[in-house]
Amino acid sequence: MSTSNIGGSSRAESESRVDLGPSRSLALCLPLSFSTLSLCRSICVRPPEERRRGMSEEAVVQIAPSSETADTAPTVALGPDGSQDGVPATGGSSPKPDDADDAASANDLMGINPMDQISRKIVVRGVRKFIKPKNVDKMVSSWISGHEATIKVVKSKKPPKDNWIKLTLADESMVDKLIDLINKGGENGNPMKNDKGQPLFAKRADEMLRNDRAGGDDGDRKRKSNGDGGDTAKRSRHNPPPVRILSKDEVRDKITPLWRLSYKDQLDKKAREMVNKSAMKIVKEIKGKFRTIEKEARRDPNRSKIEVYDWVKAKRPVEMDAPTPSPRQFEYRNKCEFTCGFSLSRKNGSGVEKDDGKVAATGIEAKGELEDENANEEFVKTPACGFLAQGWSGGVYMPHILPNIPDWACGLSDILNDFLKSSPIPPYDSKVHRGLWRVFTLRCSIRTKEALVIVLHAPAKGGAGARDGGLDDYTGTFESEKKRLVEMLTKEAIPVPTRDLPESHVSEPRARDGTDIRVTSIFFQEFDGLSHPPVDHPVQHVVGKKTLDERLGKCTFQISPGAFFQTNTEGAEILYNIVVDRVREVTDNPKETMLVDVCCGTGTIGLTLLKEGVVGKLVGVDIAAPAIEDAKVNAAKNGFADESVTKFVASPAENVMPAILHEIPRSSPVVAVVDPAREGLHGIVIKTLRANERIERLVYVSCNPTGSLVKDASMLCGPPTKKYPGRPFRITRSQPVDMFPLTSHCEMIMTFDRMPMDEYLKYHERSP
Ligand SMILES: C[S@@+](CC[C@H](N)C(=O)[O-])C[C@H]1O[C@@H](n2cnc3c(N)ncnc32)[C@H](O)[C@@H]1O
Repeated sequence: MSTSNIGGSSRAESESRVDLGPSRSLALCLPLSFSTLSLCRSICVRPPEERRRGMSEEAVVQIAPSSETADTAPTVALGPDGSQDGVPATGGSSPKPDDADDAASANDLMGINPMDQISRKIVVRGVRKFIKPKNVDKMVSSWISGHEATIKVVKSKKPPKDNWIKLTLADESMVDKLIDLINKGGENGNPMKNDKGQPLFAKRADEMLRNDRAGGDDGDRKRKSNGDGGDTAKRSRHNPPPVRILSKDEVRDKITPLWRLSYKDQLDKKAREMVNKSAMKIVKEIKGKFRTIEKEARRDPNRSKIEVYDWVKAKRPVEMDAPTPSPRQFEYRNKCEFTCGFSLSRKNGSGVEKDDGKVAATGIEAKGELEDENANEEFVKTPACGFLAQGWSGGVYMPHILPNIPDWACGLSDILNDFLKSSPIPPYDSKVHRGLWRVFTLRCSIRTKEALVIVLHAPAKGGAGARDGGLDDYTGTFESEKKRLVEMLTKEAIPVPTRDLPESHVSEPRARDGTDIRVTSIFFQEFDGLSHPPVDHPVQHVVGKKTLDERLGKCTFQISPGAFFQTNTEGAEILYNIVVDRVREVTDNPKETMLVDVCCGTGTIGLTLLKEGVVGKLVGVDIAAPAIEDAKVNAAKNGFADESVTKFVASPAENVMPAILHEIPRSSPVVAVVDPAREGLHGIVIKTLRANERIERLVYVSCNPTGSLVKDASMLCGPPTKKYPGRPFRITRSQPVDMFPLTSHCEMIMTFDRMPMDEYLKYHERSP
């Protein structure tokens, strides 16, 4: 058995050190020397959470100075619409990561988890919307009055126009105490109220994050409008709705909210959203930058106003192509994460619905009725893994009913559920942090017929919540259970699952990928923390191959357990082909052209471009060391091992981009492709790309076109400033690609071309 890291950055740490080590020296042996880079043996990384904090518009009020005040914990992600357990947000913004729309599903998409240390945070709803910052401090102090010895709030965040506040406590042990105090009134039993007498409601931030993850989709899903929220929307947001078993359709509404629409309607909806929430927002942001300069010019006679660029003033400054459809509309996911918990069934043995006698939530075999009385009922709980469609307490729902999940994943979940049901060790209960089995991550290549499983578990001595009493120590049984699980997963072919899919889906030709796929790699990953392991948390290789092989276009790739890979394989081919076209359009001399592949992951985009002959040289950079190791192997696998052709650098792009660009020989034309994680590009990366005018074309692949792309595009295209100097880019093409049918996510390939100098000089007196 060996131990290795799985992908990515240690975003949870306030000051992580990336040791590039001698073997990973950044010195490139390209025609470029990259000598400056080779000096960077050890680089201090400022985690994105810290950077983002500076950008937040929310008031940040320090309550009690403490060593924890320099809190490194990222802020909270909630339901996409800010709702929690069916309680919708009412106006204003919702608690969420400081600048990410939806970090939860982002994680899934990116293979990155920016929400590592939220276990000390709570969100309190029901507070007055408009409170002066100094009174926020007083209000929070009043809540903990008399309990200062045991509860210490180190930070609070109260957005000016919202009715919630986010609190960070000095220690995790204080979280439940404060929640109890607010919701139940502690010893005096009087739940707390705001100064208008309306009740407050507190909840753990990490629980909200899990709800959001369970939701699986972000979009701008409004519960009122998607059919599931009529009654929940009316319910007081201060009383969490009672747990009840959701119907199949309700689960689908939460996880695949577009499932009721025809594929054409899904694409139309995404097309509208890309225009309204991406293109129009970008233009608005860019115009805002001109307005700011104008305001400054009014105040400062040394500064002059800049005329808004003609292309920005045009009727349609950002033309949006129709979304390119996904080759597969159903069962397209090559990666699934199933949370361990309990499935709920009614005490009388019945399950969920009576319409067709099949049960969504609690097992395929049960029958029953969905009635309102099932609210508050005591349920029978069976250990299971699947989706949390309404938070931990709401139970685990089987993937068999979800049209985006393929057969192989459901078949594997059947094996895993059999295992959990028969295991003497219980699933991990994230409310009390007891138990052991936490999350099963499944990845698969339907082309190479390989599947990789990662078993996330608490230490054998049990979850952190059990240790004080010396309870729940599983060291006696863990090793044998581990062995049994490995045997169950590898012994036989993946069983054909009994699916329970919507009619619209069954009527389509089914993919039925499953029976010929084998589990070829198993990893275990021990994690003692309360929320989710950081992406570079070590994994233990237990059985089989250490990587998964995948084929895309003309290339083959190996993927380590934690390295990012697009979750829709056929969709990724389409995506990369469009990038190929966009780069081909500007490479007159492909052999000499250098591609800078920012956030390159396992090298998929760059190597595809090399294979297609549209560029001749490639330098890729990614923060995840395992992904970069994969990229180097992948370069060799695809015939580009020569260091004068490919170079991959394991580092945060912001630390090395200036040096990488500086070292590219003047004779090489340069094209850049960026494909960042959901939070978008670091300011330094944007500044470097913008200031380096050798880059005439930049192809931006974004999985967050309504969020981070808006911010990044406006910084690339706005008038030059001290912070973002250089001739601006302008947007010349926008191509949405539907990588996630049935959900409201959409990928975007936006093409940025440098504004010609003569045009630039029309607006600016001198060249930048
Ligand atoms: C959407 S994935 C794209 C990966 C790759 N282009 C592909 O298509 O497979 C985003 C990548 O950004 C990387 N990443 C995140 N933050 C980064 C940073 N600050 N610097 C460099 N890479 C980063 C992640 O490790 C991840 O591999």
